[in-house]
Amino acid sequence: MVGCFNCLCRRGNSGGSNPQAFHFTPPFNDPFALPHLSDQHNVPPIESTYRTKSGGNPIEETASPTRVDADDMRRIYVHDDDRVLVKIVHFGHPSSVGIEYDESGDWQFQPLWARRAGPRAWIYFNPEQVRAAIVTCGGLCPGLNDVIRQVVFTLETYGVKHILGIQYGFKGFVDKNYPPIKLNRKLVQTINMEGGSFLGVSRGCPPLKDIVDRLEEWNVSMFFVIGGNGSHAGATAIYEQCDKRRMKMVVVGIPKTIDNDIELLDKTFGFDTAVEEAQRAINAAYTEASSAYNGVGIVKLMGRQSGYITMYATIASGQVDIVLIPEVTFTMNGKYGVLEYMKKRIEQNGICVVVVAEGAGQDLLEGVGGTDASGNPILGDFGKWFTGKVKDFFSKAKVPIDAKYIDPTYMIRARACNSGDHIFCSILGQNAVHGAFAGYTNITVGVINTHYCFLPIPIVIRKARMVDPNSVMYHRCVTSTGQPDFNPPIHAPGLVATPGGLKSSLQPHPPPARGSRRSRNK
Ligand SMILES: Nc1ncnc2c1ncn2[C@@H]1O[C@H](COP(=O)(O)OP(=O)(O)O)[C@@H](O)[C@H]1O
Ligand SMILES: O=P(O)(O)OC[C@H]1O[C@](O)(COP(=O)(O)O)[C@@H](O)[C@@H]1O
Ligand SMILES: [Mg+2]
Repeated sequence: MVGCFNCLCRRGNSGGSNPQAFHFTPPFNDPFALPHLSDQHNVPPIESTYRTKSGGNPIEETASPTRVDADDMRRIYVHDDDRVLVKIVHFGHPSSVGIEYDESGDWQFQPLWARRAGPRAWIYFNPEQVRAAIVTCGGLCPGLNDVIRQVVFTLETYGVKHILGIQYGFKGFVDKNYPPIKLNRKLVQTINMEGGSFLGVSRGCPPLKDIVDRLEEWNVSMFFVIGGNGSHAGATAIYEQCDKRRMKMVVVGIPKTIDNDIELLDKTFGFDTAVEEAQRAINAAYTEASSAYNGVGIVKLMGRQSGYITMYATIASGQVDIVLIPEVTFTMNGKYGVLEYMKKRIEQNGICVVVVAEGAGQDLLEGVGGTDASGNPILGDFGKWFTGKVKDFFSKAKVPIDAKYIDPTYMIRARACNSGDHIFCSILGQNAVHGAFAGYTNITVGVINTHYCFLPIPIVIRKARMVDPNSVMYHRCVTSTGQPDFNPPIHAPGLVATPGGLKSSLQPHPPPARGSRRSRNK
């Protein structure tokens, strides 16, 4: 046993041997509290088998025992009382940009702390007895293979021997033609070179009971779900069922969403890669349009309800005249409409590049409805509809244009990820396994303010994150395009008419106190 620098307490009620130790006292009703295997089961912690140093020769078949001293241990483990501050800006005034209000209208929050991710010195599973299962669900996203690979590597580092890959999402629990695959380091060694998912993905879900029956039958003790909002909702439902059956199993999610629409997280894996690839499509549209007589380039990007890829790729490219996202309404026709503005751009510059998110302008399309196998709304094809409207408008206006429409969506999604995302996925995959060995369940892993955290799944799937049209980032985006508001002006409450036009009645904050502290305190 190595020292007692890392005490056994999970709830911060013991001092250990270090008088300087920080003991986190959770607030009443802590929204970031995590369910733990020991809440239901009598599971004594054991010393971690996770080591970052190998004492053996990797070429030898059987590595010699690892030599680790207390000093090494101190440096590789995260104490269970470590926390990450969720909101790091202290706002000085309610008029500050980016301010958020809670349900009661309060803007000065109590600090919220999320649990820091990472390996613990004490674990709640004997690796020899662990049977892990991994599934990837929903649509593709660059980096899925990196995460699968890293989960397998890290499980093996702890000493796990039984790892199952469930094929084609949740369907793989019931489809006899696609039984689980036994995974190991050798099998997954090179999968990160490719896009897609080595295990396959799907939408739609077999009955929950069948999934839980299979997990029980296969004696799974750690279940890793790599997926978006839908998959995490599924993961939580599976956790609840397993909990009712008192199964000794932990459920850990790894958020996959190319749309970057998960609450609280700095970003999700694959998003940077998607933006990079989307920017290439925009630049191609620009090249085509700038070489054509009255060239119009239209690019459709992914984003069912969140316009993040569209917004970021637009800023990254810098060659966009108009950006349309689901979060911002606009009119097509009339003095303030998109088409009149496009005409002006063509007349002035001979070129117009438009980038649209697939979920934009859905209120303008007819005959849309229904849901896909996962329950997601089926959208009308806004990109094609928009291109048709543009061609009609210019033809009626007798202005010749050369319009090119680019839909790179599946090319973007199928890509292997860039180097930043390769690294990001590795860290997420590792932390998912650390969370499982630490005994946490119904959790997901993500990065908040650049630090990796374990979070309760329900908190991240409350609602999809969307672009805030009042945010600094969206303002940066429309500053880059130079586009106007495509809505007729309205006399909203809070706006007052002045000789100079509509002005907000909200008073800016008073000038800050300046001068020496002594003169300020007089
Ligand atoms: N509310 C839910 N409860 C249980 N399972 C769900 C729920 N929503 C979606 N799922 C399942 O999760 C899987 C992935 O969902 P989907 O929305 O397609 O992708 P994503 O996980 O990327 O959001 C599907 O198999 C779907 O049936
Ligand atoms: O054509 P598919 O497979 O339904 O995927 C399209 C959808 O995938 C997404 O990129 C991401 O959706 P998921 O996170 O649910 O996989 C959406 O923006 C897009 O609408
Ligand atoms: Mg979804």
